[in-house]
Amino acid sequence: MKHCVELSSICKSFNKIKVINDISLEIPEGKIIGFIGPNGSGKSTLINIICGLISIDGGSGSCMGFDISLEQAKIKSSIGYMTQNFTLWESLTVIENLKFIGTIRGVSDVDNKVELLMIRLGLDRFKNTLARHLSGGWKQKLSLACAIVHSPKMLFLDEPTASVDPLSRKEFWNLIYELSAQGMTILIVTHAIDEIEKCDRLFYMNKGDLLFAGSLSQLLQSHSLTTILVKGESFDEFFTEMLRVKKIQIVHRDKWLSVTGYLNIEELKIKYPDLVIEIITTPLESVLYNLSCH
Ligand SMILES: Nc1ncnc2c1ncn2[C@@H]1O[C@H](COP(=O)(O)OP(=O)(O)OP(=O)(O)O)[C@@H](O)[C@H]1O
Repeated sequence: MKHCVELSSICKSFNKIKVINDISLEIPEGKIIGFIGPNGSGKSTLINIICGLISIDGGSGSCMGFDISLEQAKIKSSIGYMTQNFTLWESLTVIENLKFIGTIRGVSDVDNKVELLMIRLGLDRFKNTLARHLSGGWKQKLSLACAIVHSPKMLFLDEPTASVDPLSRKEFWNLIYELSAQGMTILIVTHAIDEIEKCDRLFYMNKGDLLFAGSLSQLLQSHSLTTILVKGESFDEFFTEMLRVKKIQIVHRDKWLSVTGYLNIEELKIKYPDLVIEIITTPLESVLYNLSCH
């Protein structure tokens, strides 16, 4: 499998505070990659490093085959970048925004390419509308169009759906799948559980460390957390005991209880023989919560 990003022992500090701590990783080509982790864990900083936007203090790396410390201009011309702020020229129309960015990006036959892109993303019906008059969802699509007008091989999306409605999010993800099917590598920063579940590969960061790299199923299996559903006669007694146990998550719903933690099921079965204890897949939220406690 070819890699479009390779990082080796990357370190970065701001004002003597370590923000990226000895991170090495490889990103396979053509996949949808999720960068996840709590606020302030270093996701955006690492992405900016990969894109050649900020310098590193130690380590080495490449993006699209170009050195992140020496060939920043080449990296910038071969990638697309979209942030949650949808950086658009508000007083230009949709078509003017696209042609402007396309021209800056050195796109040949820009008029034709912009027309095709607008049709592909459904933006053609708003081509003469000022960007500031677009709804949040359409601003997001225009921002995506601007990020891919030069047909990059890799696209970076930093929380692109944080401020749009569920339907726009769904449509946005259909476009992501379409771009991915055409061979584009997509790296997305997100906090949304449903979006994390859509990624082919995940990188979980916490306090500047890379704590996990792998698929969703590997992430779910990587923690020996257990989730059980419990119901039965001694339910109240069991519930009271669970409330006293530290580091477990409890969801109480009328006649049943869901408990996630490092549980000794055999012991519980002996202590509460009448309870029906069903082991279910640990929810992703629980695994992420557990990782963030490291
Ligand atoms: N230019 C900067 N100067 C000083 N500190 C910075 C700078 N950029 C980021 N930081 C600090 O680096 C740490 C990591 O920030 P970063 O934005 O990379 O995290 P993040 O995981 O992307 O967070 P979020 O999910 O909130 O966007 C934070 O403590 C942040 O305050």
